[in-house]
Amino acid sequence: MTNPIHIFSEIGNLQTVMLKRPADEVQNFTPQMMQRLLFDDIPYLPIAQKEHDQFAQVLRDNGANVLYLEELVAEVLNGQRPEVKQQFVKTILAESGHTRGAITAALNEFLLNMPTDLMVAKIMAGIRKSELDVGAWSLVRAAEDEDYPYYLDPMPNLYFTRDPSAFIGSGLTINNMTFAARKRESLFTELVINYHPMFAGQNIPVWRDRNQIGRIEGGDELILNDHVVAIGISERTSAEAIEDVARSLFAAGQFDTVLAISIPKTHATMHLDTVFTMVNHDQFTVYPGILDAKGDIDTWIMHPGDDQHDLRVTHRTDLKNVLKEVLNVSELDMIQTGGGDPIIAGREQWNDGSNTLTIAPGVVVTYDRNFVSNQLLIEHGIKVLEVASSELSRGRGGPRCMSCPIARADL
Ligand SMILES: NC(=[NH2+])NCCC[C@H](N)C(=O)O
Repeated sequence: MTNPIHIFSEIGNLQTVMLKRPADEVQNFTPQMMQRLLFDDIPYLPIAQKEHDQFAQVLRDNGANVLYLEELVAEVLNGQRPEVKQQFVKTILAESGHTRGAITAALNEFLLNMPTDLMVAKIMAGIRKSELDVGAWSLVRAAEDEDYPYYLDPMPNLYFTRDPSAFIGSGLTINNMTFAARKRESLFTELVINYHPMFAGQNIPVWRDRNQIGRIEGGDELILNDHVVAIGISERTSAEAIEDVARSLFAAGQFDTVLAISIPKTHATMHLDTVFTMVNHDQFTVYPGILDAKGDIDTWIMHPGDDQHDLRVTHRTDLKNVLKEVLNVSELDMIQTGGGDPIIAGREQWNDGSNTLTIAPGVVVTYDRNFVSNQLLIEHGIKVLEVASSELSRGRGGPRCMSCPIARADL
């Protein structure tokens, strides 16, 4: 086997991509839990799955090999080494707040007695207190947070596979996520990279792992070409983490430019890819709300440094010119979400109108509901493949968020 990871652009033909089919985790919560779980509504699961299957089929029909996170995880845990499974369950329980005592022991036994694929689904879907027999003697169970229904919270955001890790060049970042609702998600990627036969033993570079302080999420990590990466400074990604990634990419001699772009720190604009994506060699989508009245936005260009400073950093605000320079193109087409109309732009950005997944230069997958932005893309010469989005969009993520590319063809 050779290293299967190859991501040197945002737009090269999509060859291998990892998805997660939405399952019980997207319906195992109440309105009271919604905000904490980073959802704005509760999807109707059968339709969400149908929409997701259609999304996967569009990717396959266009030449991509679609892998499912839940299957990769189950393949690892079904593998030769039982201690890997035991250790994984121990870690998941610990990161869910269960490190010792009767409840931890009962959870451990409950999970390890299940067939592996059901166990994986269960960990993702959450474990209700009512599912477990801990025995009447647990004071913790009787007295602590008695009314809260879960021992393990569901992980509804798992179908946004973009965020817990990001494949860059021939390696990846395994991300320290911002909110408790998503922190455990990157344990799955870590497991797959360390133990799945597709990746194990191949010295895959991890540019930054989940144990580092300073948060980062894949929705902020955009690979513009084989020497430029753009990373959002956002609600989810700290400047500190961006410096770390820049240092390790530069040290490995992969990529020589990292753009740090500062976007509003709000739920609607949580990641750079909710407001800015690359759709062709010289075309981007952009949500005008991120630019100030003069059309400016804080951007820092980072290059490898010299003997005194390991990074060379320049501050700019004219993003369009910066992109032209680093991408070495004379003209750049910035296509505005919603055509610039403030009502339509706001509405379509909220439903991920800027969150296009580019599967070949000038070919994108988008949500059908963003009909104004989609029409505009078509008018700008982009081929738009629409997928149904009534339920999937309730989790506040679009086609780019729902996909984690592992390999793309070179341009
Ligand atoms: N790459 C993205 N834009 N992902 C969107 C993730 C949405 C998810 N509900 C969250 O808040 O984390």
